[in-house]
Amino acid sequence: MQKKEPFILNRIKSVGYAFRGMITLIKTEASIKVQLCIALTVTIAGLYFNISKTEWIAQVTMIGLVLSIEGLNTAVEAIADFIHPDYHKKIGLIKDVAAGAVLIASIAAVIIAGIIYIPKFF
Ligand SMILES: Nc1ncnc2c1ncn2[C@@H]1O[C@H](COP(=O)(O)OP(=O)(O)OP(=O)(O)O)[C@@H](O)[C@H]1O
Repeated sequence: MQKKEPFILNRIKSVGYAFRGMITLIKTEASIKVQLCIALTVTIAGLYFNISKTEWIAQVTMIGLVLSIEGLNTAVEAIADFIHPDYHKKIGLIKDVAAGAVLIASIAAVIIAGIIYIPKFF
C-alpha cells in the first residue's frame, strides 16, 4: 500500500503544481499576456487616480475573474486538442463556448472600468 503523505505536505505540493500551471499559462498564452498588460495598466491608473477602496475591490475582482476564466479557457482548449486534434463541429462549439465565457467576463470588466474611470475624465 502506498504511504499517505502528511496533509500539510500534500497541500503545499498542490499549491506548487498550481504555481507551475500559472507560470506555464503566462509563458505560453498570448491572450493572458495581453490581459496582464491591461491589468498592469489599470493598476497604474488606479494608483494615479487614487481610486477608492470600493473601486479597488471591483477592479481587482474583475482582473482576477478575467485572468482565471482565461486560464480555464486555455485548459478547455488543451483538453479539446488532446482528445480530438482533428476538426470536429463539437470541438468548435466547445471552444467557442469557453471563449464566450472569457468574453462575458471581459465585457463586465470593461463596463466596470468605464464606471470607475469615465467620471475621472468628465
Ligand atoms: N478542432 C477543431 N474543430 C472545429 N473547430 C475548431 C477546432 N479548433 C479550433 N476551432 C475553431 O477555431 C476557434 C479558435 O480555436 P483556437 O484553438 O485556435 O483558439 P484561440 O482562441 O485562437 O486560441 P488562443 O486562446 O490560444 O489564442 C475555435 O473557437 C473554434 O471555433
